[in-house]
Amino acid sequence: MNLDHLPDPAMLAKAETLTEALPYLQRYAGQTFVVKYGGHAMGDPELARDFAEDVVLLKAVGINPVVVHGGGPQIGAMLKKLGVETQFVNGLRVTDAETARIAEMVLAGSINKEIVSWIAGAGGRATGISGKDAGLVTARKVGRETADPLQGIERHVDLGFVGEPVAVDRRILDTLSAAGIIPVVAPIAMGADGHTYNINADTMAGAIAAELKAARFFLLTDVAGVLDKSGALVSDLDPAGIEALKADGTISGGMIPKVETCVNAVEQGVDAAVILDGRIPHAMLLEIFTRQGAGTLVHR
Ligand SMILES: Nc1ncnc2c1ncn2[C@@H]1O[C@H](COP(=O)(O)OP(=O)(O)O)[C@@H](O)[C@H]1O
Ligand SMILES: CC(=O)N[C@@H](CCC(=O)OP(=O)(O)O)C(=O)O
Repeated sequence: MNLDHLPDPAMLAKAETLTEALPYLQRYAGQTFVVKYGGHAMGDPELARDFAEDVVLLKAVGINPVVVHGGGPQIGAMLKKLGVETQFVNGLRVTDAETARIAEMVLAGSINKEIVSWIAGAGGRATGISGKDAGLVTARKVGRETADPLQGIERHVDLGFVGEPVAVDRRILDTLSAAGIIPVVAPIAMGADGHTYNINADTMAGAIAAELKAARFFLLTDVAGVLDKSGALVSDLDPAGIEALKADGTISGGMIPKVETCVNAVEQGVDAAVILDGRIPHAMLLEIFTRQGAGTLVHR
């Protein structure tokens, strides 16, 4: 037999990659994946393009992606420019009325439309909305107890217009997805009291993932996943393991709402939540369509 006409090994490897993806393509067609795209993960334009391509590819193979984005660093930069001081308590930004207005401007005005443009650039169709649109999310004011390190007591901190979702009306997401459109959601919502609330993007994404009973919930950030005290990746965690890492201070800052969100999501019916490194090109595709999992998987 003359084998001269065989494709070169690199081409064959590409074909193998596609066949490796086949069982995953079959398993996930028709399912909903919620993707939380963190503000730290969106800094690099090339990575942003990769991210948009991944989302468009998911849609093209019959998965319904719903993107929920953050923008903490970008809100911080705008506040600084405008000379407004800001502080965080347990990973949540204390939000007065002015900060809420600026957060809405940056999240729903600027970042949301930028992500829609990236998706359009990758050949997809997206609609950018916030939790306010079509009553997607109703928020209520968050009350936080926090430990006072000086006195060793719990005290109540008023975070201002920081909200948490109390109700999710999924109809707008279903309508958009059914029409072939990828919903892109900014973490701003209205309360029953008529106020605008700033919601941690992880929390917002988790509530939406739970309501949609998403097959997968990805949180793209700027670290490899949950790291232990020595800086090594913890690839697998259940709620008890997370409590232990929170209690001994291994998990802190912005990672707190992230892991709490994962626990809530899996306890409310999401199959699996994965904290992924958004600095890796096509991190999501590798996680979904290849045998090599990455990041930290949170399960029941
Ligand atoms: N145990 C931990 N493992 C990984 N990251 C941690 C841990 N504890 C705290 N962090 C911090 O959490 C950050 C991720 O949260 P955050 O900054 O809110 O990201 P994003 O903007 O993507 O939501 C990491 O960059 C890191 O500084
Ligand atoms: C209440 C609260 O903290 N809201 C966040 C919303 C944006 C966000 O969560 O962005 P990342 O996902 O990039 O961190 C904030 O104001 O920064």
